[in-house]
Amino acid sequence: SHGWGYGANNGPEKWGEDFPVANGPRQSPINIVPKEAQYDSTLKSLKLKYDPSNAKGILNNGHSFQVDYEDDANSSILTGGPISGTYRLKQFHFHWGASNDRGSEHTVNGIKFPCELHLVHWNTKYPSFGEAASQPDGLAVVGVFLKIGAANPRLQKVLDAFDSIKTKGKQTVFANFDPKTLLPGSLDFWTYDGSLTTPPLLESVSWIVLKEPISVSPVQFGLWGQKADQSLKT
Ligand SMILES: NS(=O)(=O)c1c(F)cccc1F
Ligand SMILES: [Zn+2]
Repeated sequence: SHGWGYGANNGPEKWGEDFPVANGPRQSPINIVPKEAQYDSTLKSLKLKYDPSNAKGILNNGHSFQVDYEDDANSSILTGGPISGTYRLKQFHFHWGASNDRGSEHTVNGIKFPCELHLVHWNTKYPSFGEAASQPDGLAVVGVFLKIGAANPRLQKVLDAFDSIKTKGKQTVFANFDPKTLLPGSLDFWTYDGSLTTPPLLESVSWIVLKEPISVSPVQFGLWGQKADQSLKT
């Protein structure tokens, strides 16, 4: 079938035809308006503990680049923040656009960043990611904005891997990587209950969007665009 994407005929405006939850009450992404956010003193600080040896591979799934992690033990986990219990890291991936004035999914005061990193975790009260993904408290995704600025050496290993997975469906080994190195200095966050931002758009995500962006240099990000099949994003 034609399958969902980001084109005129299969893009976000059409996703509701195959995925009616697109018209649901807790759809992501949203525009974050910091002045309207309420401070919640009951929220805990975020705790991320990742084991670099859990990194398995990097895949071009036709919509993004995704780095997959071993998730059969509590070795790479997220706790604290708005969630209760323990959520395991499953994968991280990126969203970007064809130009630097767009690309991120969430916006802040209506502003799009050139890229957004998502670290995807699932609630260990469920037996698997697949099971958790259909539960209202099943997933917790940490979102990190990328802005164009200083070169980011910690991203380089990921960017270098793009070379060998230029087409949809390609994957390659990606070992020994701690995604905590990608996070900004501050773990201050906004949080809300939302959904997957692409089909199947399941309303199972506790979103944890970090306030501080990380940087990527124009050269680093330029290569990104060339390496990724531009049909990935408009
Ligand atoms: N982008 S996102 O993080 O909400 C996301 C996932 F984590 C997994 C599947 C689809 C999807 F859209
Ligand atoms: Zn995502």
